[in-house]
Amino acid sequence: MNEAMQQPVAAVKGIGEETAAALADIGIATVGELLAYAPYRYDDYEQKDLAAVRHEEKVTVEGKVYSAPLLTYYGKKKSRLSFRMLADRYLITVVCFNRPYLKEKIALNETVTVIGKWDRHRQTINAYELRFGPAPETTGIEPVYSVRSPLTVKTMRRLMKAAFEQFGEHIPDPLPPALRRAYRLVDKQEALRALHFPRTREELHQARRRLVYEEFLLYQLKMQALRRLMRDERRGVVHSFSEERLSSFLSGLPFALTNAQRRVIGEILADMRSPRQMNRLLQGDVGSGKTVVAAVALYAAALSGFQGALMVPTEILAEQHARSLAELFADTDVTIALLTSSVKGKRRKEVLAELEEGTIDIVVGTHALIQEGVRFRRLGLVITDEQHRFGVEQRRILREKGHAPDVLMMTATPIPRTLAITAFGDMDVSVLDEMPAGRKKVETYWVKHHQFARVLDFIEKELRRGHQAYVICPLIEESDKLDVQNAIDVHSQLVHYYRGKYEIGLMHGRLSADEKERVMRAFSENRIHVLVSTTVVEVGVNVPNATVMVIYDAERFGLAQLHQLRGRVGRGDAQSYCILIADPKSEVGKERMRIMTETADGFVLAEKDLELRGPGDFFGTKQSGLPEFRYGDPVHDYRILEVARRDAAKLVSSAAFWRDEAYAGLRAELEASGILDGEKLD
Ligand SMILES: Nc1ncnc2c1ncn2[C@@H]1O[C@H](COP(=O)(O)OP(=O)(O)OP(=O)(O)O)[C@@H](O)[C@H]1O
Repeated sequence: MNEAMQQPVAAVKGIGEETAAALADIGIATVGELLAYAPYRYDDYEQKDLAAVRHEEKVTVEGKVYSAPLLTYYGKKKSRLSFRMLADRYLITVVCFNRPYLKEKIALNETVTVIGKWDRHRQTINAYELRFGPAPETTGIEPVYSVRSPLTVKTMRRLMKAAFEQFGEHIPDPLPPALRRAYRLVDKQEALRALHFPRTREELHQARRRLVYEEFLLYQLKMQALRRLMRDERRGVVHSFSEERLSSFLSGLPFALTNAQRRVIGEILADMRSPRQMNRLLQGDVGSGKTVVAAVALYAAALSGFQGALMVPTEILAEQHARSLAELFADTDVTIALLTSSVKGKRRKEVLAELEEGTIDIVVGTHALIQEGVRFRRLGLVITDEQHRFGVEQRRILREKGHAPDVLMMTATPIPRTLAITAFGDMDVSVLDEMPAGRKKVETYWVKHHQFARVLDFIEKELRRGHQAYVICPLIEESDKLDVQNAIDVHSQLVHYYRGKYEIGLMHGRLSADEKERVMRAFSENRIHVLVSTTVVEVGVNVPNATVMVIYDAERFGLAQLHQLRGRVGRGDAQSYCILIADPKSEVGKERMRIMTETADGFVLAEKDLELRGPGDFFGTKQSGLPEFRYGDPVHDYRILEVARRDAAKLVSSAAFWRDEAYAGLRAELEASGILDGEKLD
């Protein structure tokens, strides 16, 4: 990064205080960050033959006005303007709603360009946009950025233009020319130009190829550098514990372990006994019983005289895990503490002091665990749950709080093994591929929105049996505020419906940590019968008495996410149900709902999810469970990831990389990431 790129966005002409603040809101503070901000899709204004356009597809059509426009009003302010247009050899109708002023401008025989939705049956375009004159020839492709108000996509396009004009020449290229040549990659300046102002699809493709490679290479360089540092640390922790006490703990569990749990526990304990540092990924489908596996490992660490840390992505989960560990360890002398950002004041001081003294054996927490001031006496084992929410850097910090502690990462996201190894570095993988006995398949139904009343009756039947239900609220893209409002609305609807009979709880991200904890506790103790929630309950929540999961607007979720949500029920012996409420318009949307009703296996769903992704979401594809990238998708761009990994390994172990000027750009990026922390690898 050079100085130009590090200037605050306000350095761009036309960006005032307000715009700068709005940009900061979406994580853009510097010129470099602005220029790196990728569109999540592109609108293609390329013209197509109407015969080839599908029903309801967006089109751009240029043609001549063939009939005088007809304007009709209905209601107070609503109007409909229509005219006939001759486009190539087709005579079609154009309709514009609520733009009466256009009437004066539309003249017979004039050339106009219409952008809108094609109604194939009526041979009509419902126009979003009407441009006078022929379609622009320069480019048919316009970037669409994800923005939050007061920013608009239009403003973003303007800002990009201004930023590029002013700073385009100063965009540094961290890739050495030799590498660029080897893969025929465009330079960085050209890549960003084409990212924001593409003239053709091919340009866009080349830009993307280049940006994805750079991104993956940097990621892999970080991983490989980190690995070398780890290898240099002489030895990992050797855990030695009493097998007898461990077995008596296992036999005291409230259930018999599955064979898969036994096998995986064996693998983990073997790693822990050995002087080699454990670096293991534990994959298990939702509800496969990962928590107890973590508990056994933590217990083994405690028996060996070490401390263990369990790090999870949300406070709700931290509290839940702390609670269930406390239950599991009730008959032992293991001490457990909770450390999240809502543990404050005196209590916090106590926990910190006890961690440092070593009187706490196991600590469960969120990001708060990796803050400064948290010190351990003998940290021997670190377990992270849903590790994708933690970056490489955060893992490094936690690791360094001990002396090369063993590391176990748990995830419920099914990731093909080879991909996991590549994406997370060379770690060992364990898989829990068996569900606890007695589990019944969650019956999944797909209903339409207008059937909601029946859904409410269905829920009531389950409530009468003493069971509980979740209702996940409509999801509004990019707007946390509206999500919360939706949850509040659905909540009051349900309160009204079940008045006097059942307790309805409400959970969303804007509640304070205390409130969340209170609601969650009430739900898990069955004092709340129906929990209305935004997707904050997505991961890990465990209330076995809940048997119904209702998901509003299910078509807006990815299959993997739906599977996660569905995994909140079916965690006990009772038959459970998942009800997807969705009116998907597209065939793919309908297919996705059907697949959910038919498939219970997370791995199968993950594969289907991939298959069903059209080329439409070009940049937007984010495969949950893998590290999040700005440009690349580790699944789609797997081959680039492989190449980048090989190149990174070669670079890190070559003297030239650490010395030559050609690599200064890459080294600077590596240093900026804080991975090396002043340490030199040579
Ligand atoms: N071998 C077993 N037999 C019966 N019940 C089990 C067994 N192992 C775990 N359970 C129970 O199954 C439920 C789910 O386990 P757990 O919460 O560990 O799942 P998980 O793998 O973490 O799932 P998720 O990813 O959905 O959080 C818990 O209520 C747990 O007590």
